[in-house]
This record gives sequence, C-alpha cells and structure tokens, in this order.
Amino acid sequence: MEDALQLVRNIVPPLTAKKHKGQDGRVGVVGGCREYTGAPYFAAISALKVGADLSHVFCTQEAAPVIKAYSPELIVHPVLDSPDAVHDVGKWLPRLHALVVGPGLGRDDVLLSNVKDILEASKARGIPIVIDADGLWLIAQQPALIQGYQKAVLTPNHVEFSRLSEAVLGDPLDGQDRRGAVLRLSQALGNVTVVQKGERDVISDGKQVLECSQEGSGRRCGGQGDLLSGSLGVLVHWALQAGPERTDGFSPLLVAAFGACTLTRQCSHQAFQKHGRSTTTTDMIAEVGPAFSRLFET
Ligand SMILES: NC(=O)C1=CN([C@@H]2O[C@H](COP(=O)(O)OP(=O)(O)OC[C@H]3O[C@@H](n4cnc5c(N)ncnc54)[C@H](OP(=O)(O)O)[C@@H]3O)[C@@H](O)[C@H]2O)[C@@H](O)CC1
Ligand SMILES: Nc1ncnc2c1ncn2[C@@H]1O[C@H](COP(=O)(O)OP(=O)(O)OP(=O)(O)O)[C@@H](O)[C@H]1O
Ligand SMILES: [Mg+2]
Repeated sequence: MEDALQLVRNIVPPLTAKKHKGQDGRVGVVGGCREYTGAPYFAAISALKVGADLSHVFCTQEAAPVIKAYSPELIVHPVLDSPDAVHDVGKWLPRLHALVVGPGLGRDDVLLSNVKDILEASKARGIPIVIDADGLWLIAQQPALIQGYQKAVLTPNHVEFSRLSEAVLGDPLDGQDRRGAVLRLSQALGNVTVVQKGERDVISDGKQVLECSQEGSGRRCGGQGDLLSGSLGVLVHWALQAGPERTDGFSPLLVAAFGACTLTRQCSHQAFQKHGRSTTTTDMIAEVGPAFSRLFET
C-alpha cells in the first residue's frame, strides 16, 4: 500500500506560478438526466476539489438548471438529449483532458445512443475515459465500444461488475477469487483498466493487480462511487501526463485508480469521524482537500 501511495504522490503536479488555468485538468462529466442530478454534480465537483481547473457537465436540458444551481463552479451544457448532442459535446472534446461517462446518465435509449457516438469520438481523439454507473450498463450491452482502448478505466460496483462479467466472459461472478475475476475481465476487454469497488477495491490492467484497503467507514450512502469516478478523471490525466517513468513501470492508469480509491475511502473515514451515521457524500466532498493533503502531500 505504502509503495503504491508513493507512486500516486509522484504524479501530482506541482502548483506553480508558471501555469495557466486549465493546465492541471479540464474534465468533462457525461451524465445527468431527469431522475439523477446529484451523481454528475458529485463527480464534477470532486474533480475540481481534487485539483482540476475546469469541470464540465454534459447533461439533459431538464437536468442542467438543477445542476447549475448546486454550484457556480461547474460549467453545465444542456445538450445530451438534443438532436445535435454528439456535435455539441464533440466541439468541446479538443479542450478536454479526460471524460467521466455515466454518473446519473440513466438508461434512456436515445441518451445511450448519443453517448455511444460520444465515446467513439473521444476514442478517436485519444481522450482518457472513466466509465461508471449507467455508462457501464451501455458497455455491458456493447463491450466492443471499449474493447482494447487502453485509456479507459471502468469503475463497477458489485452489481455492475457481475453484469459486465456475465456480458464479456459469460461467467457468473466468482466471489471467492476477486483478484482473478478482475484480472480476467480486464484481459478479456483488451487490458482496459478495471476497478471493482467493494470492501476492498481490486484494480487490474490485465497484467498487474492492486488492492486498496484504506480504512473507509461503514456508511454506504449513495454518491461515494461518483466521488471516486470524478476524482479518477483528474488523476488519470495527471498520471498520463507524468508518464510511466514516474509510476515506476506500473501502468499510469493503475496508479491513478489506486489514488482515487484511497482518496475516496479516506474521505469516508474522515467524514464519518465527524458526522457518524449521518455522513453523506456532501460531507465526504468537504474532506477531499484535507484527505488529499494527508495522503499525497506528506
Ligand atoms: N444522488 C444521486 O443522484 C445518485 C445517483 N446515482 C445514479 O443512480 C443510477 C443507478 O445507479 P445504481 O448504482 O443505483 O444502480 P442500479 O443498477 O439501479 O443498482 C442499484 C441496486 O443494486 C444493488 N446493489 C448495489 N450495490 C450492491 C452491492 N455492493 N451488493 C449487492 N447489491 C448491490 C441494490 O439492490 P437491492 O439491495 O435493492 O436489492 C441496489 O438497489 C446511476 O445513474 C447512478 O449514477 C448513484 O450514483 C447514487 C447517487
Ligand atoms: N463494504 C465496503 N466497505 C468499505 N468500503 C466500501 C464498501 N463498499 C464500497 N466501499 C467504498 O465505497 C466507495 C463507493 O463504492 P460503491 O460500491 O458504494 O459504489 P457505487 O455503488 O457505484 O456508489 P454510488 O452510490 O455513487 O453509485 C468506494 O470507494 C469503495 O471502496
Ligand atoms: Mg455508482
């Protein structure tokens, strides 16, 4: 654990007067619909709190004013259900360092079809993509969408992992061998990085397996996974920018994923110490700064 933490510290960019706004990360979150506005907000604000300079949300028209009202810090585009959705998101892609696809996306067929085309356009540009929540639903329907794309990280929870495993390997989940199951899924997807969240988080790029057992808390309130995927959006950019020499031969995406898991669990731990059973994801987001300093700036 300590060795892997050091690798995360190695990818954190220094804060200097020589940089301009945007250099430490412009992240886009694709998600947010009538039912779910909290999830894309949690992901996008977490990216900012970890250290991205700009955080965009691409959501449906209806969700946009709600998400804007949560925070003046987010740039919110009400485009995902428009007939020109792919064009409207596509014109921002050249300016984005990473995309987080899925938090609060929902499962509407029109939205998923737009997201499919957005994924294709992002891959063509080589943009790193974190796929979570309903984005993983889409991947379970069409694994070919992400097959072999080495700049993708999937962040399934228990149920999402079983669904993917069934779709890709035809296997019901083997609960006994989580490391083997994650390794196999990653290999079958052509070395896409997979983060299986749970009591311990198991991470693999199809070659190596890391486990994160940082102390979290017993609270299982919704939104913690969104904090993880949003944080990972920034860390993936930082890790790729730092390159494999700073990650000691480990895949940069593996190191970024380990960082996001450790950070999320530490936020949960710190928030729980203050708020106990009433802890919510908003309390965890308030801990991102202190948790980050404690883990990665020592
Ligand atoms: N505030 C917001 O806007 C938030 C919005 N969110 C958004 O919601 C959308 C749907 O996402 P989702 O994760 O709720 O997925 P879904 O497939 O409906 O599965 C839910 C069911 O799966 C089960 N289950 C879950 N974990 C399990 C486990 N470890 N082990 C075993 N079972 C487990 C459990 O089933 P049950 O216990 O009821 O049988 C649970 O009810 C997505 O867009 C997401 O981003 C969330 O991000 C939260 C905050
Ligand atoms: N049993 C557990 N014990 C400790 N930590 C856990 C446990 N299950 C999940 N976590 C942690 O909670 C965070 C979110 O994981 P979870 O499985 O709840 O994601 P999720 O279901 O996608 O969340 P969301 O509600 O945001 O969709 C991860 O950092 C994970 O490490
Ligand atoms: Mg989730």
